Amino acid sequence: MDSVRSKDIQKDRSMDRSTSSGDDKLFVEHCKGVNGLERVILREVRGASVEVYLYGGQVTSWKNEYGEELLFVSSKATFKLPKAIRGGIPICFPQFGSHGSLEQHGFARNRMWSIDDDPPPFPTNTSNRAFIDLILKHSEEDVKIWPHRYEFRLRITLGPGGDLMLTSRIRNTNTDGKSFAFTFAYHTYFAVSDISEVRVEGLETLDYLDNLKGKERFTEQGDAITFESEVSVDKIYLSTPTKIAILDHERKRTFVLRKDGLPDAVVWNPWDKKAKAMTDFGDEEYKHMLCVEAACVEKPIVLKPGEEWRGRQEISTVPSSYCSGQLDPKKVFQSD
Ligand SMILES: O=P(O)(O)OC[C@H]1O[C@H](O)[C@H](O)[C@@H](O)[C@@H]1O
Repeated sequence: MDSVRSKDIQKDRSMDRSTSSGDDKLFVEHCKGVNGLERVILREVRGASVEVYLYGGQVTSWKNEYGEELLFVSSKATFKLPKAIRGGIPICFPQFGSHGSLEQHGFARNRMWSIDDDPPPFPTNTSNRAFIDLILKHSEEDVKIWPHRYEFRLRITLGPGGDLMLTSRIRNTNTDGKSFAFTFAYHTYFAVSDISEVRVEGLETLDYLDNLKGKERFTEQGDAITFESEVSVDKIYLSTPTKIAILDHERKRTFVLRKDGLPDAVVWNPWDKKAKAMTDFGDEEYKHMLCVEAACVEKPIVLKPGEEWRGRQEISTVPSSYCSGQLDPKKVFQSD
């Protein structure tokens, strides 16, 4: 190991130790949520907050310093096993969607995760105090449906500026010498004022698989993606840039999604018919949400025993009063 990396790790160790001090209770609170489910609340000094349920290892709330909710959670979400919580950021693992033989979106989103008290260190920004480490491991029950052993570590961090970072580290711990393959997504439900006022920038001209047309491959035409065609949208954009912007004109807010290790991006809005068919989703709620999901779907990730994969998503907001042409996600960051 080189000396820079070893210094990073030492720094991480001291930071990880500091999280158990009394002072850090201000940043990380353990409490009960809906239906008595275990919940962790991350808070930052300026007032931003994040809520995480151990059920699903799922973020269910992300609020800015003014207390405004930035993620959508359905008013009909059940918060009850075995159904995944409808909204926030469900984790799709070890399968995205129906791309495989497992249940839709795999099982990580409806398993009970644990707090990882002693995570292996990895380089992080030492000014981040509000974070939690979760872990999901294979259970004997799950081995029957997916015959592999793994450790899935998830660090959820609320940065001092209110940005939300999720880092997944998945390790193959098989002892039978077998590799495994998986697909993955951070299935983020963004809260928007009105879906017809929203544009997504960064995916134009890319190829996508259309889930509504038998996963056939098409190329996106025209400018930024908008949602006015009164039909559901369910597309997997391939080999996407690392930054995607979601502009909410009415609310004058732009979400910026940055990702690493996740080449694809899924865009989903059920629109009215599918909304009505979902029991845990209000009939009109499709107007106020948009899923843009950092994902790895087209080419599954393959891990040999002992190998680890990392996939990271960072979301932040900036006020938007931009007009077309200024919407390059890179520019949004520079002005931050
Ligand atoms: O209803 P769920 O299993 O949570 O899936 C909700 C949606 O997730 C993704 O965005 C998929 O691309 C869609 O095909 C699916 O309908």
